[in-house]
Amino acid sequence: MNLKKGAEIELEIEELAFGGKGLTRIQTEQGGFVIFVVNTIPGQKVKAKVLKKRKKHAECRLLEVLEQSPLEQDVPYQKISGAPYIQLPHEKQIEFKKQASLDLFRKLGDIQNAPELFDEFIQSPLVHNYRNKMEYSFSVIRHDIDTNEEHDDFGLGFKRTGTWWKVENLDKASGLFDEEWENKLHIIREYLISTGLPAWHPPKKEGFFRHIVVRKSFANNELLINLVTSSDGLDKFNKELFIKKLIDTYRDRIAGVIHTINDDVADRAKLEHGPSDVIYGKHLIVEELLGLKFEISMQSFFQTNPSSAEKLYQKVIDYASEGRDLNGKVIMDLFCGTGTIGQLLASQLKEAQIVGVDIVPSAIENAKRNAKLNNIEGVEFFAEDVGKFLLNHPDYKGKIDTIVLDPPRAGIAPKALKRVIELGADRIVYVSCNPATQARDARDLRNAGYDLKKLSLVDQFPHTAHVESIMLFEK
Ligand SMILES: C[S@@+](CC[C@H](N)C(=O)[O-])C[C@H]1O[C@@H](n2cnc3c(N)ncnc32)[C@H](O)[C@@H]1O
Repeated sequence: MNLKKGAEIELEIEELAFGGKGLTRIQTEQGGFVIFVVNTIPGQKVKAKVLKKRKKHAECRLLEVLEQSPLEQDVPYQKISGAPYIQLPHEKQIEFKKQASLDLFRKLGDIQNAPELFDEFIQSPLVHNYRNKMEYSFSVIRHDIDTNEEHDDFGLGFKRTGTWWKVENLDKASGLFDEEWENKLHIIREYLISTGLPAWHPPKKEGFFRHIVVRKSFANNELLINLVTSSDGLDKFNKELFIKKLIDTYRDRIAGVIHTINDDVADRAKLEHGPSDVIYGKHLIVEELLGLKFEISMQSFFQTNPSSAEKLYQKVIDYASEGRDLNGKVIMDLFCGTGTIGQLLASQLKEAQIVGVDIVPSAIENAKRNAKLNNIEGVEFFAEDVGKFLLNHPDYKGKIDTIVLDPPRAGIAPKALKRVIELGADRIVYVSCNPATQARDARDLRNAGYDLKKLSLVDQFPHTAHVESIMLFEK
């Protein structure tokens, strides 16, 4: 088999490794070789492209599933690249995720007793349609999923697996986001086609319609819509008619419509980059978690699966408080985003004092507003890099009882983790959306004298390779 970079190969997937990678072992003249293909399932026959070849393994990108796995079941949803496991029974997904995470903790974190420390796998209350945010792309290069052909016309949906330029129209619900919105998205697409304005051309970096981003409030059953276009053709776009079409289609579920003009053609340009106007209704929606209200704007970070986030947050509070009295104690919520964990801690532990830190100023503004909205006292929020904040506030050393850490996927920078350790807290509750970086940081915490007491996994992202993990450490 030719395993040179760029080669296209056909394989049958044998096992699942962490991070949604299916793997297969082959024999070559140079000995055994492991091949990884992202987003594949054991039993599938696939076509893949070699991205990297190393001494003993190769990393590949999935091009096409040639034959389904016997494990897969038919589902009433349109298959999209963002839900690679939707056809795998949910119990199987959980079994694979648990196995892969515990293996990873053993290998990367040297946590040999991970299975004994395992507390529970918290299931998502909603297995389908659980997301509260979805991003759709436009492209003039449309891939037809029925005929497997490419057309130059107008696509609105998700990028085809393995491509950044082709879009597959979303014609029915994907099983991840609001069903009514997705089942009727074709009506909005047909309307936008009728305007005569072109969809974006990703390779040429020109065109008008670029993205639609939608946020949903489960508490109020509302949708906040963000249409992102370029400015090329703006004078021909009738915003009022677009709003009317949305309201005719989705009625009073439309809470607000925002129009962003994004002329940035950089490869990694952020979708919503550029001046934004609220062209209808409100600029934010309100979500409720464990009895508290949270205002969420288009850009704020908010857990994508709110019903499961309630369970995640409750576990964090339980780990922080079980077996001890936190009244009068100082708790730090580091990487706090819009301050959800800190506020929930403050609402359940009335006498505790909470200090939240996040690098994004608008998230901290939201955190402060939300604390006011919920009449929560005893919380303070700071907009700063966690490492710098701890360097600039040496006075907190020795005064913090419990620290909650919820860093981004990359984990905690070594210098910042060192400063966290220097605080000398009795307990650390570490929440992570990337068990690989959590395993690395757990090794440093254990070397610094923190014992890992228990760990839980949370099924925040059914049908994807992702899982959330919570670890409780004690000094
Ligand atoms: C996974 S989110 C956690 C959000 C929050 N705990 C929640 O549940 O909504 C990670 C957060 O880390 C923040 N962040 C990333 N790098 C940071 C840094 N160096 N210092 C402080 N905050 C940072 C991001 O802005 C983001 O809000």
